[in-house]
Amino acid sequence: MYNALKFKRQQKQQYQPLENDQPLDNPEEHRGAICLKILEKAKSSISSLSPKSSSSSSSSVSTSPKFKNNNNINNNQDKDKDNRDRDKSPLINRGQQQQIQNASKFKEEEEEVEDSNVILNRQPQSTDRKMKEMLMICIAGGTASGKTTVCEEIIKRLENQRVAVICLDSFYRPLAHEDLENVASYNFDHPDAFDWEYAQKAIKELKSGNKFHIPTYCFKTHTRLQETVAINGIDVIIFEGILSLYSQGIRDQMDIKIFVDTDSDTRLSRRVMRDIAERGRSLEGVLHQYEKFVKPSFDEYILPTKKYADVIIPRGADNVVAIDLIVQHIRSKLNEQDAKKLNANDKVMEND
Ligand SMILES: Nc1ncnc2c1ncn2[C@@H]1O[C@H](COP(=O)(O)OP(=O)(O)O)[C@@H](O)[C@H]1O
Ligand SMILES: O=c1ccn([C@@H]2O[C@H](COP(=O)(O)O)[C@@H](O)[C@H]2O)c(=O)[nH]1
Repeated sequence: MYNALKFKRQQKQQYQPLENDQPLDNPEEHRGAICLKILEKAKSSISSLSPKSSSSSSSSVSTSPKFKNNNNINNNQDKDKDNRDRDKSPLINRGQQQQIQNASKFKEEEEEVEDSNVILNRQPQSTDRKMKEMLMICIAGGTASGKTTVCEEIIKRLENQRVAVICLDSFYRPLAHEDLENVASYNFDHPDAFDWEYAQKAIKELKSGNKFHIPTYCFKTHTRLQETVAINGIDVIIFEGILSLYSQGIRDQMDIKIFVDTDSDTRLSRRVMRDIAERGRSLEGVLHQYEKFVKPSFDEYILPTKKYADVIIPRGADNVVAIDLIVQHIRSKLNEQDAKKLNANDKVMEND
C-alpha cells in the first residue's frame, strides 16, 4: 500500500546540507525531486488501476506540493514553457491504493483528475463545483511533531472524500543571493521566511472553490520553481506546516484548527533521526540548526499559536482517539454541507 509518510522519509536529498553537514549522497536530487519520482510511480500505479487502462477505476486523493519531485520538474523545465504551469502528479496517500481499488466507477472523475491533477474517489458534485466552499483544516505544530503523519491518518480515514494537502513549505520565500551563500545562517523557522500574502491568497481562492496553482519550493536551491500544482474540485483541504496557524488572515479561513503537541525531546530526537536518515544531515548540523533557529523560533512563534487551535492533539498520530474524533467531525461537517446543497437545489427546482 502506498504510504505518503514514506515520501517525507525519502526526501533526504531535498534539503541543502547546512554547514557541518555531510554532503548529499546524490547532489543532483533534492527534496522535490524525490517527491515527484514517487508521485510518478504513484501515478503509474493509478493509471494501471484506472478504467482507461484496466477494469478497475478512478481513485482517491490528496495532492501536496511538499511531496513534489524536482526530477520531474527538471525534466519538464526543458519542455515547452507553456506546459510548465500544468499540474504534476498528485500525492497519493498511504490509503490510496486501497482507495484506488475501491473507487472503480467514476470515469467522469478520472477525467477531472487529469484536468486538475487531483485524483478523486467520489463523484464530483456536478455543476456546483465553482460555488462550493470546501472544508479547510489547518494542522500546525513544531518540527517533527507528527503533522504529516496526522495528515496521513486523517486522509486514510476519509475514504470517500477528495482531500488535498497543502504545505506551508510551498510558500517559503526564495532566498536572496547572500542568504544562499550562507544558508547555514538562514532561519527557516522564522515567520519572515514565508510569503504570507501569497499563502493567504491561495487559501482564500481555494476556500471559495476556485482553482489555484500552488507553487513549489526547491529545498536544494531554496528557490521557488515555476512549476505549480493545480488544486480544484476538492472536498477537504489540509494546510499543514510549523507556522500554519500564525497568520490571522489564514486562520480566519479555517474551519478546523489543529495543533499537534508533541514533547520537545521527542521532537528533537525524531528530527535528529529523520534528518540524518532522510535528509542527508549530520548530527552536528541538525543540532546546530536546532539550537540556533528551530528551538528559539518554536518558543517565540510556533508554540504561541497553540492558543488558536480548536483541537490540540497530544502525542500526534499515536493519539488515535483524537484523530478518530476529528475525522468524525469532518464527516459531519461535510454532511452538513451536502445537506445544505441539496436543500438549495430543491428550492431552485421548486421555483422552476
Ligand atoms: N507517533 C509516532 N511514533 C513514532 N515516530 C513518529 C510518530 N509520528 C511521526 N514519527 C516520525 O517522526 C518524524 C517526523 O514526523 P512527521 O509526521 O514528518 O512530522 P512533521 O510533519 O511534524 O515534521 C518522521 O520520521 C516520522 O516517521
Ligand atoms: O530549506 C529548508 C526548509 C525548511 N527546513 C526545516 O524544516 C522544518 C519544517 O519542516 P517539518 O517537516 O515541519 O519538520 C523547519 O523546522 C526548518 O528548520 C530546512 O531545514 N531547510
